Formats: sequence, structure tokens, C-alpha cells
Amino acid sequence: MIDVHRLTKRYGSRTAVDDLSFTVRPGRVTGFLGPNGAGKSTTIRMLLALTTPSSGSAAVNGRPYRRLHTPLREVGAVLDAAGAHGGRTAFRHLCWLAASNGLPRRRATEVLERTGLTSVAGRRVSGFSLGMRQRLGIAAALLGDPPTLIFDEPVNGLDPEGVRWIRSLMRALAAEGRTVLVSSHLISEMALTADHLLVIGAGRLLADDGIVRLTRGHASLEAAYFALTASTTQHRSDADWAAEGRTP
Ligand SMILES: Nc1ncnc2c1ncn2[C@@H]1O[C@H](COP(=O)(O)OP(=O)(O)OP(=O)(O)O)[C@@H](O)[C@H]1O
Repeated sequence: MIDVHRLTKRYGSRTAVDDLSFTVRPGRVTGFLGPNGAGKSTTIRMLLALTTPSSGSAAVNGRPYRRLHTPLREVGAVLDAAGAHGGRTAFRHLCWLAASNGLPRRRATEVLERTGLTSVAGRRVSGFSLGMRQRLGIAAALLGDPPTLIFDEPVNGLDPEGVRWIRSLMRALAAEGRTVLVSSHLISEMALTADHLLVIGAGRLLADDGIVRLTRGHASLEAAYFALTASTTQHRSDADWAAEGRTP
């Protein structure tokens, strides 16, 4: 479970996240959708205590991230595919992570199996493709068997097979009763993957609803999304011009 309450982040005169409140529930895939610069990554970074909020709070399984006793057992996060030390093998990387988080070594073998990396477990990460690195990042996120998972733009740069694999993994993780939050700016991908959507624009929450309800009254999810974000896209452009001290 993820709870965000009146979360705000300002960078100078720019408000990246603006009084955002929402709850992400277990047992379904929740998409976090918004245009470039909407504040998705900043929100996720605040959830994981990588960025300090200007105000408001964020909790994972009822506690702020910094107060989780064993974070890897509580929440797995996939932020980018470049996290592993290139000189290590996939297996050693995961064993090192497991040991430094008090997790049994067998978890490394188990998550390699789940992410389809068993056959390349002994290869150095430096030789991995983007798709293999992404799978390794997911393996690391699953190491502590956490009830909550957060993926930030997980399919960026992946080929169709990789996209489909991640989609089915996220659905399977939700079916196991986990809380799954996935950020994206790809509407078509979210239509296939998510049950529920949080739509943000210019740092503000624009919708918090099921895909079916969101789409109702529109020709498609894409049409519903553009109707929701149209005004904030304009707002963001004007704000960007202003922040740069220019006029559009
Ligand atoms: N460290 C920072 N310093 C200043 N501004 C920042 C910083 N990080 C983010 N921002 C600004 O905050 C806003 C939100 O950015 P953020 O990366 O959270 O958006 P996003 O929705 O994840 O976008 P994208 O889909 O492009 O990744 C943007 O205007 C961005 O320029």
C-alpha cells in the first residue's frame, strides 16, 4: 500500500509536485500517467526518500520510507536499468545485494529464475543488453519478496518481447496481491497493463479512477487522457517559459 498526502516539491520558482494526495491499493496494477515533466519521477523519488518533499508526506505500507526496518522486504523499486556494477556477474550482484540486506542467498537464485536470467547468471553485467539489465533491476527489486513494487518508466527502450514480458510480470505481481505502481507516459501501454490510473499534469492530480470509468464518454483512453491533460500541458509550457525568464 502506498499513501501520498498533500505532497509538494518546489525547485526554486518551479513547482514539480503540487499538493498531491492518493492511495495505491494492493491487488491491481496502478498506472501513474502524465506528460513529460508532469512530476511522476519526482513523486516516486519522494516515496523512496531520494528527494526531500517541500511539504506533505508519503508512506509505504504505513510508514515513511526512512522508517522501514528492512526496505527491500517492504518495497522494490525499478528506477533505471543502470544500477548494477558492470564488472560483477548477475548472480554475484544479487548475492551482494542479498547479503547487505540480510536476505538469504537462495533469493538470488529464485529471482534470477523469475526474471528469466538463470542462463546468463554467470555473465558480467557489462555485457548485458538493455532488456537484460532491466530484468536484472527487476530481479533486485524482487529480492526481498516485497508486497509493494514501484516501476518508473519500465518499458522505455525495450523491444516488443521485453515490453510484453514486463507487462505480464506486473499483472502477475498484482494477482499475487501486491501493490504495483508503474509510471509511464505511454497511454497505449497503460491501457494494456493497468487496472487503475492516477493521471497527473503539472504536478497536480487530474484523475484517480479505473480505466473503464476514465474512458467512459470518450472514444478511447487516449481521448480521455488528452481531455484531462490539455489545460495542464498548456500551463506547463507557459510555466516553463516563465521559469526561463522568457515569454512564449
Ligand atoms: N533536480 C531538479 N531541479 C530542478 N527541477 C527539477 C529537478 N527534478 C525535476 N525537476 C523539474 O520538475 C518537473 C517534474 O519533473 P519529473 O522528472 O518529476 O517529471 P516526469 O513526469 O517524471 O517526466 P518524464 O516523463 O519526462 O520523466 C519538471 O519540470 C522538471 O524539470
